[in-house]
Amino acid sequence: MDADRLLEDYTPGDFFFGTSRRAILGSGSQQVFTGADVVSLSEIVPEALAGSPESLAVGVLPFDTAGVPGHIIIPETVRVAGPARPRERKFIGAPSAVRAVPDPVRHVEAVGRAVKILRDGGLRKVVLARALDLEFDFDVPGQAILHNLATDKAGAYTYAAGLPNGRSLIGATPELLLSRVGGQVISHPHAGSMPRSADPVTDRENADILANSRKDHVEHAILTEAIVETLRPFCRRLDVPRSPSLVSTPTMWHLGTVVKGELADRDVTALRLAAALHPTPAICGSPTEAARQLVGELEPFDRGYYAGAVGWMTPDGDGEWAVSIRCAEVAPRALRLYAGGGIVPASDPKAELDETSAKFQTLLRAMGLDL
Ligand SMILES: C=C(O[C@@H]1C=C(C(=O)O)C=C[C@H]1O)C(=O)O
Repeated sequence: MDADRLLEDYTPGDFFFGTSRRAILGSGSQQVFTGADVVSLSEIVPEALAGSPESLAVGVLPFDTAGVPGHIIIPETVRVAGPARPRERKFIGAPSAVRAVPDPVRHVEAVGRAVKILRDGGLRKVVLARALDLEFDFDVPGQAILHNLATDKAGAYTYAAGLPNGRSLIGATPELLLSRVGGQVISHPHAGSMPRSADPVTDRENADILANSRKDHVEHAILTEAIVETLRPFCRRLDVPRSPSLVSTPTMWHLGTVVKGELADRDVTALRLAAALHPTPAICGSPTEAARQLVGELEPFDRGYYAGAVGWMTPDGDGEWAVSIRCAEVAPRALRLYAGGGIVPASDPKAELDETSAKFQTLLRAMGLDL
């Protein structure tokens, strides 16, 4: 079976997770775990899974559990297939209204304030996001958006997850928070960005600018350092490349570092490790608490499950958890798209606005929209 069948069968509320290796579709729910304490969730879920060795736990962690809880379910049925292949893009239709939250001028101002705070010292990095609200006169075809993201390989991890509020989070992220297979763990943090270009010369130039940008390397180093610091106590060996590599999606260039580790204790599950790592400086900042507080002060919305984690886990603790970015929260007739960027003292507010516009393209492109 390939992913086509699973993508056809997806209905809102289901869980879908597709990579270059496989696609997973989880439907219905045998058990639901909702909780603000993500670490205890990561301890309860494996106990429940022990009773259903054939099943998986799937779900989402929010950016900040102060606003919304972690939401993990054991689906009634789980189907696994091969990876999605290129297919013709499905038609979505245009929105009747589009609104930026905050408006672009306010976002530039917020980034300017963050830059000032960072330059005054205390904080090393903060990630600021903005949203795009789209309204429709018809029911939004979440299935078609997911199909387009998966078959276009819009990101290494295409996902959809039902949320406690009845909506769905749908997206395609390039960023792996954590995978565990037996004793081997991998994290692939991303920080540092430039847009792709349809013109090959500009595209290459953008990649070269990113590869040589001191600001982006600083931003990236803060992230990798935090990932390594968190994983180190869990691992008996950690393999960390000395410098990041260029990675790409159809819409963005990034700096990425593949961190590989060997667990000291095989009882530590993928979800437990994801809970320990989240929120990383890729989507929050450094130091974590001060950055989280500044995000709350400067962003005029709750992130919900954007900039959280999405993934799955087997009863023996293996699994994959991706950073839930390049996504939209999908309601019956409305969508909220999110995009953010890391701010360091050397950041330029206007360039940060452009970066978020470029990051919206993952979803807009999947919807056939040119906004
Ligand atoms: C926060 C987002 O992306 C993150 C921020 C990045 C950056 O600031 O360079 C790069 C990749 C992601 O870790 C997003 O896409 O919304």
